[in-house]
Amino acid sequence: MSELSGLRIRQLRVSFDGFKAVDGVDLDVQPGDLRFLIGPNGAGKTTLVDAVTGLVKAEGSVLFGDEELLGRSVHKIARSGIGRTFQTATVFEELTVLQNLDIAAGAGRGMLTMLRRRKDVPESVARALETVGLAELADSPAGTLAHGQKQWLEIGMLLVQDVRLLLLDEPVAGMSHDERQATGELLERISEERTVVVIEHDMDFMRSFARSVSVLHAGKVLSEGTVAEVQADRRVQEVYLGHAAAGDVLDTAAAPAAVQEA
Ligand SMILES: Nc1ncnc2c1ncn2[C@@H]1O[C@H](COP(=O)(O)OP(=O)(O)OP(=O)(O)O)[C@@H](O)[C@H]1O
Repeated sequence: MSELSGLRIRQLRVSFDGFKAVDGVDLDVQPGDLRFLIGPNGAGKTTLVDAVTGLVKAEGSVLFGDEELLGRSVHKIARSGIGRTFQTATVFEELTVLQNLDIAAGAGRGMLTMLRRRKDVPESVARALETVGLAELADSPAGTLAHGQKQWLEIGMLLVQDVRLLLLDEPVAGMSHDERQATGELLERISEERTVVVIEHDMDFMRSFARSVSVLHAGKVLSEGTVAEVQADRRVQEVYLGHAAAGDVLDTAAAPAAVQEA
């Protein structure tokens, strides 16, 4: 496994026809962190991840380790060890779990090598199957997997590419309680060896698994810290007032304790 790297974002700006979707964001994610990015709809969370992964043009600086990502192509950024998932899993439904992983693992090698290796399961693939808990379903078509399992397969496809920074967009949307729990535990395991950033609206999930949290609002970082710290932050409470998640964020017990600590 390659060494852990962190993310250092400075004065990140993304505009769409003059509208500032990301408006001067500074963000530090420590190596091996499990950082949650929260914020109301339209806060700029997805656009920020789009900027880090090269999908939108941005100004400022995004350092992963000591490599500047801004200005690089999507492919070059992916080759730097950065991978993301989208809200809808993008797996090949007709292919088996194993084939999906093998293709992902082969992204960087020639077709001939892949064909030669087809009989053995590459070690990275075997490890990813175990990590995401799909070893027993290795020969099942991906299309037959449950919703949560497809998300895990997609995460597995990033692991076999030896992604060192995973950016996940609402990984537990639509999952059952048990699937959420399993996903949270998976992210905890993954972040032992990689840096993980999760965009999330599910506040219960965030509270259970975030090691640190950044709250975005109107393209800016509104608040940052532990779960207790951001929950106790009045600006966060104000932003969430009037939103469906207000009751969730304005959580009960943690907030007063965090205020006293602060
Ligand atoms: N391609 C685009 N063209 C124009 N405006 C865009 C584009 N992409 C995003 N926006 C706008 O930028 C703002 C930030 O959007 P973004 O999707 O990053 O928010 P978000 O925090 O991820 O929201 P959500 O939680 O709803 O996914 C929104 O006002 C959105 O309408």
